[in-house]
Amino acid sequence: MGIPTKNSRRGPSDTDGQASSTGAHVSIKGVSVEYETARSGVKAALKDVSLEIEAGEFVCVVGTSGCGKTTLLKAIDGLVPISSGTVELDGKKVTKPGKSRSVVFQAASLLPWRTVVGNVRYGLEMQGRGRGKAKDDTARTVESLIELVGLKGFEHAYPSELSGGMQQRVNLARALACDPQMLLLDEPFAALDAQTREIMQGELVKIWGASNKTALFITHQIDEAIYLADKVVVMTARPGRIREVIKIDLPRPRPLQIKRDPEFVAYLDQVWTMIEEEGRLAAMRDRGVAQH
Ligand SMILES: Nc1ncnc2c1ncn2[C@@H]1O[C@H](COP(=O)(O)OP(=O)(O)OP(=O)(O)O)[C@@H](O)[C@H]1O
Repeated sequence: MGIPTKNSRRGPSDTDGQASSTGAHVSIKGVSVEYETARSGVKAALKDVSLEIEAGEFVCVVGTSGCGKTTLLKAIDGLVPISSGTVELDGKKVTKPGKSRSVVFQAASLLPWRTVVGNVRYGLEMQGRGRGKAKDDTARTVESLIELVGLKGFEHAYPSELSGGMQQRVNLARALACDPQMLLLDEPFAALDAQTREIMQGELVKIWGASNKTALFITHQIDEAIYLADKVVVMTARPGRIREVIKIDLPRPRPLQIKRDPEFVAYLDQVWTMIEEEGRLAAMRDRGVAQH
């Protein structure tokens, strides 16, 4: 699928002109991951997963609990050893975590003794930036990211003074500060209340649209997946395989009210039906009734 340019599909960006890495093309071919524990021996978490993610694309991954969504994210980040297959970013094989990817987890994991600015700067400092000649550039980057995530005015607040949604905004800004080609987001809004979550979904799409990054977003919330994604990947129950990749043909920008449109509801039904079926198959398999 060709990725439309920022202006053709995502709407205007308030950060046009800001230099940033473009999104990476991700090629996942026949990836399997196994875990070994003393209690249960070797267990397959992912089996023969193949998926192409275009540069700048927003992909959401859904599936029953324990089907291997986080494992897939970790495989793309190079955080888990792959037993077979390959993950490539722009043709380069991933073997370990690297600067081209930033991960945002459910818990904001901010440093409590650092302000918003200090937390956003942290990733840059870890890369040895923010000192010497680069200091001014870093300060500008941090300032514009804080503005991008809607936290202007809170630069000197500490995490304990921020709401959960605001903390996740800082987390996002921190992930973006390293200017990765890809954002890996593992249920980043799961701990937020329903209303804040909806607001953050809208904000994330704007931030993504302005940043050119490729995004992989894991969620249990089907409406969230459809609202955010260019395509939704539905996984089978464990061991996770790709059951279906559904292209979400809804225009952007997407107002939150789009969730009430018949087309949106039809996507919801389609994905729900698959997940329910996977849940049933997994339950039957666990009872030894079916092989899956
Ligand atoms: N470090 C580990 N050691 C052993 N088994 C693991 C490990 N991490 C995950 N697993 C197992 O691998 C399978 C996939 O786990 P994973 O966390 O990827 O699933 P998930 O789809 O993200 O789950 P959830 O939706 O509940 O967050 C599960 O059966 C889990 O118990």
